[in-house]
Amino acid sequence: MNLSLYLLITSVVGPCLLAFTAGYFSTTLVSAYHEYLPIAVSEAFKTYFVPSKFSDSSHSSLSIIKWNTYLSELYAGNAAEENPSKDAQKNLMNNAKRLSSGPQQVLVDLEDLDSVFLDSEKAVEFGFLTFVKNLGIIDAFMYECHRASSNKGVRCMGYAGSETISLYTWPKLGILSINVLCKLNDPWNSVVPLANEVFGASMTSNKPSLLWSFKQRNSSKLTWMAYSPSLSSMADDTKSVGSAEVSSDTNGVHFKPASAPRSVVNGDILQQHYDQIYFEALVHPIMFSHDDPKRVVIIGEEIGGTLREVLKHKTVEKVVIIGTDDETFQVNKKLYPEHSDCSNFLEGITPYCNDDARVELISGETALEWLLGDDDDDSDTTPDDLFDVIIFEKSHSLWSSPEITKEILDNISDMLSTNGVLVIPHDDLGSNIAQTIFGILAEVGFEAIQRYEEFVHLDRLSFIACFHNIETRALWFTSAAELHIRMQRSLIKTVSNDIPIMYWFDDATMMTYQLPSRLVEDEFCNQAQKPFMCDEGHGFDPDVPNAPISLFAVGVSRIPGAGRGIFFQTDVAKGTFIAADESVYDILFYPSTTSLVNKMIEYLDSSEFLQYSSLFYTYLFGYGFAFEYFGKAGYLVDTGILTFINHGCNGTGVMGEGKPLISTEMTVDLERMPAELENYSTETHVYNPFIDRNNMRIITAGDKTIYDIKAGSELLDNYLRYLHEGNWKSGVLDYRAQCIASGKGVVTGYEERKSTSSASGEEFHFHPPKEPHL
Ligand SMILES: C[S@@+](CC[C@H](N)C(=O)[O-])C[C@H]1O[C@@H](n2cnc3c(N)ncnc32)[C@H](O)[C@@H]1O
Repeated sequence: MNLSLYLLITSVVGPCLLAFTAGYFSTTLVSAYHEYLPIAVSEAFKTYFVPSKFSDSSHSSLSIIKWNTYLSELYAGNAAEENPSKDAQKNLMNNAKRLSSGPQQVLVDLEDLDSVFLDSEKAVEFGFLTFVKNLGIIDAFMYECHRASSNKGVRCMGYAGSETISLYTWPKLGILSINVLCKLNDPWNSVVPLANEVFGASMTSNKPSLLWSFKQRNSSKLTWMAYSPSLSSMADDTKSVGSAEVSSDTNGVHFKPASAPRSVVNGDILQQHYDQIYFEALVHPIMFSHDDPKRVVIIGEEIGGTLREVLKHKTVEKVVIIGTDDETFQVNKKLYPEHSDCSNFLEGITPYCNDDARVELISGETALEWLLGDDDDDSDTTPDDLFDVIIFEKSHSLWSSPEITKEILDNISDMLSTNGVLVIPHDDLGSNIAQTIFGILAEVGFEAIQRYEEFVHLDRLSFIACFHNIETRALWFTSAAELHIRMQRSLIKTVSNDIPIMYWFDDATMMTYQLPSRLVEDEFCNQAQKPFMCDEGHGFDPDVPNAPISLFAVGVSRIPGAGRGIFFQTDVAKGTFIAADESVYDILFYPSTTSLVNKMIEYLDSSEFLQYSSLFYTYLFGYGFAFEYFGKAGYLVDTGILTFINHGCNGTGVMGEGKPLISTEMTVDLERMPAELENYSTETHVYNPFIDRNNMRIITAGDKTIYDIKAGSELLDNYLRYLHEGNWKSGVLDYRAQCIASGKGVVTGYEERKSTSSASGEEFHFHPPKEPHL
């Protein structure tokens, strides 16, 4: 189709932002209008709509836009007042030509479309496929269409090789948006007219708007931008309308097209991220990762949703919003009232979230200074100035170069309190950039990073939670019940009982965020230089032999005073799994449970301790082995006879994960954990989704014999493996004492106490160990 577009340069913002619009055309009202629809749409109407819908009087004013005619009329000069200068046209065409080589992105918006059409999944899907087919993409096109989250229209997305086409509808607003990433030679003249041909005819008003943008991919600057004439007064000053520009040094200029709730960001188009789910997933996991979040920063708040979610937490005393001015908030109030209105459901908060007295806005130059920090010494910063939670609403504002990112993150790290936490959306970072950012985060002092995701249909919302202090990570891993209680305590009430405080987030949802997805793990492990532990692979290697639990027996340990021990009943070759079949059945004590046991003991005097809790204490600390995975120490206890494995003094342990350890309790430095043992702790790995996801298996199972073993030998371990930074010195001293028989282990001590008390008449059942069956 040979369609000439009349192009009007409406504004120039920044180096090369050009916006185009076509004006309007007087329409023809047609009662049986579907007869005039382009094939795709009319077929869809015929197939999927109940005829009565169209005879309904409420639709009688629907009109058909003869778009092509309109455009030719415009071209012929019928809209003289909107005719751009010849120079401008020439300039425009030159630009278009220059940009038409290489990968292209075209964004087409059509406004004033029929809302019934836009709301029909089937009809939109039909139109989408027609569009794709006419674009010349016929082979191997994979796509999916579905209702957008919160029932706000239809979304289609498809791929064919490197071509990606997505389509969104906003029925209430009458908008359809198509986003094409392609290698077409001349997308200008194929995508735009085709979009118009397929969908343009369902326009309803006499003020149609074909909005479109056109840009070259892989260039750091947004070249063209969608523009809505109906909101041109706002769009005149794009920066203040949608801008969350936080640094003039970055390319992170953020424009918000006025036509629909989505953003055109640095290198990408973000659509429908403004749904409730996005804000809940961004805000609540990180807010609950701090035990008392009082002071919060939001960087680049755009439409109000992040602020609203933060204000749901009772503990909040101050919210500083960086990079957003009041004008933007006022515009957002009109555009996205549902995100800015706190009165509807939040008890005790001002009707308009932004008017809350706890909110402070920092914009313009001051925002930039805030982000980049003061180079002067920060001796005037007191602990009261620090923040508990910092939230980047969109990460594009963070990234421009490693140097600037480092400067920003370094400053942010300085602004955080000791247990401070930070969240960054991962979505709008490329994966290479994200890897660099993980490195920078570790460098500037974050001790742990968790990636988590939320999935909405085809959307993968992905976030990076960062912990200043590794111990805070224990809050990330609370049990659902613990979180439930905290939620009840720290969230404000809704005005009406019928309205839930949150629609998506709850304690069970948090459980799904605790571990990153397989996709994240693969992305991490597929790096050119394999990160630590990635080559471990998944699960038990079926080619490695296993010595099943039936090959082992319990008997009296050969170590004097050690009680029971475990013995091999047959010869077992080096490199054999030790009872892989049994080792997986561990009991897990979360750090919070462990600290409760410790606290309980503080309240008991020694006789009470003996009477009430020493059995449990012995079970947990005598048989359990600590591991620091959760930031704080949790404990695992083997449930079968493997729990009777003793510590082999002087390096006589015969089991492990690979090579024998060099460290023994007698030779190690009491002040410093040796590097070969640090590898067993996740503390040294700020970001390692492989360990995150496989940790339980790595820790509970996978031990092998490290020597060839003769039948009748005792199965001894090296307990140094289970110590962590927190208990290193005391643990080593304890093992040393046991090994020279000057001290007793927890279990031996307990059993001796019990046998004494038994002799004095107290009830006690002690079963002496059997001889092993050899
Ligand atoms: C996990 S349990 C091992 C099973 C234990 N021997 C039993 O009879 O139940 C750990 C306890 O065993 C004892 N133990 C382990 N290795 C020891 C060693 N090398 N010397 C002395 N006691 C040891 C200590 O009492 C320690 O608290």
